[in-house]
Amino acid sequence: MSFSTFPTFSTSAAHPLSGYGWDEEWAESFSLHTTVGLLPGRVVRVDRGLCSVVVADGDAVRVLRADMADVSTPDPMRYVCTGDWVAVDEIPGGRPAVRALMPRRTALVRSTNSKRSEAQVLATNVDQIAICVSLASEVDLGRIERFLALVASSGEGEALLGGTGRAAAEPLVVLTKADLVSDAEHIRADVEGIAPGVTVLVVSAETGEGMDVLRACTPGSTALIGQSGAGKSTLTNMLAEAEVMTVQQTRSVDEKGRHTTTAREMVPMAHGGVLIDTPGLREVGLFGGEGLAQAFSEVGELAAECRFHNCGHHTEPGCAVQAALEDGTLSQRRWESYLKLQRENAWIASRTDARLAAERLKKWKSITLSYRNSGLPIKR
Ligand SMILES: Nc1nc2c(ncn2[C@@H]2O[C@H](COP(=O)(O)OP(=O)(O)OP(=O)(O)O)[C@@H](O)[C@H]2O)c(=O)[nH]1
Ligand SMILES: [Zn+2]
Repeated sequence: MSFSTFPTFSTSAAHPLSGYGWDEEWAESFSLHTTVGLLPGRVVRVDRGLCSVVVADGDAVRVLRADMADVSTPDPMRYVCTGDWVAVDEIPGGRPAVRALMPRRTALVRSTNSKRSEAQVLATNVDQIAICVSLASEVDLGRIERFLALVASSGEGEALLGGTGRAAAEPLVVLTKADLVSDAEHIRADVEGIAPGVTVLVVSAETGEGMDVLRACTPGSTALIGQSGAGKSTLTNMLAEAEVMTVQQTRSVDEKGRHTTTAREMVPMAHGGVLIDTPGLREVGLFGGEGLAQAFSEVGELAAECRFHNCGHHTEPGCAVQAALEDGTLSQRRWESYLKLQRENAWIASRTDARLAAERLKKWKSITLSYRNSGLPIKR
């Protein structure tokens, strides 16, 4: 199934996919695939075992529904995700097939609350990740810190599929529904206090406040994350402007009876670039990585000033962390939040390690078994 009506970005000189993030680097990584006739494309949604992939079509773009059997894997880190670049084989008379999944530049991954240590990739190849937080209810700073750590980990880890693992996506905090509160600036200051170096915006879809700044802060590819009801879909519609109709048309033709809550969808923004709207996240477990250190960079800076490099920051003499807690430069809340996330991270890492160790053992057993069957000597 294909759509010739899918919106395109009409800068005549540019590649038709440039609005979707296509650049020289992608062109280069696709060169082998394109020489054998595969189409480069970006995944705009994944559902019911198929993915919708936007590909170039002359000067415009169209969306293919492609089969993913060739790249299917039991590893959740390698599941095709909205935002992925893929090489598609357009089979005459048949369903297009994804033949390759390209290494990712960034991947937003959370741990899921299953018995095994499993991860879920939420969005890939995004330049910015906007953490949406509603001002309508009390702002939970700890939750924002957790989201920030998650975003800071988006440039590292297995989910990049051997990607270069360069910079993480840039975090943004978007405080929504400003029209419902009178002290938005006050809350913004509090949030800035826990988000060193991060842009914190105050917006309202109702009054349009802050929307221009949001547009300016979201060039390229942006993912929206946050709790259900944070106003992500509303922001998506506003940023998509005239394209919203097209998105809804696409929905009505393509996705009858789908479960909206589980889908992640990429939509083009009116001012250029694309947005990935993710469903509301109730749990946002960290998935290891260095993100925590980055989200709490000032804690790391303090720890570096402790007299002992292996300082436990409890009662050691010359502990800069304790000193900062005493004089109020570091708030107790912030410190406890850091410790809590650190414990959580360590626990996830241990689960992951245990699982990896078990998998290695299993693999080793099967290798040993095949050696036995082959009659070759087994070295112990
Ligand atoms: N007053 C006010 N209400 C808003 C604003 N933005 C969104 N809302 C309302 O907040 C509710 C939730 O907005 P959504 O955009 O559906 O929130 P969401 O984050 O996409 O929620 P999920 O799709 O469940 O993840 C809706 O009733 C919106 O109309 C705003 O700026 N001001
Ligand atoms: Zn210390």
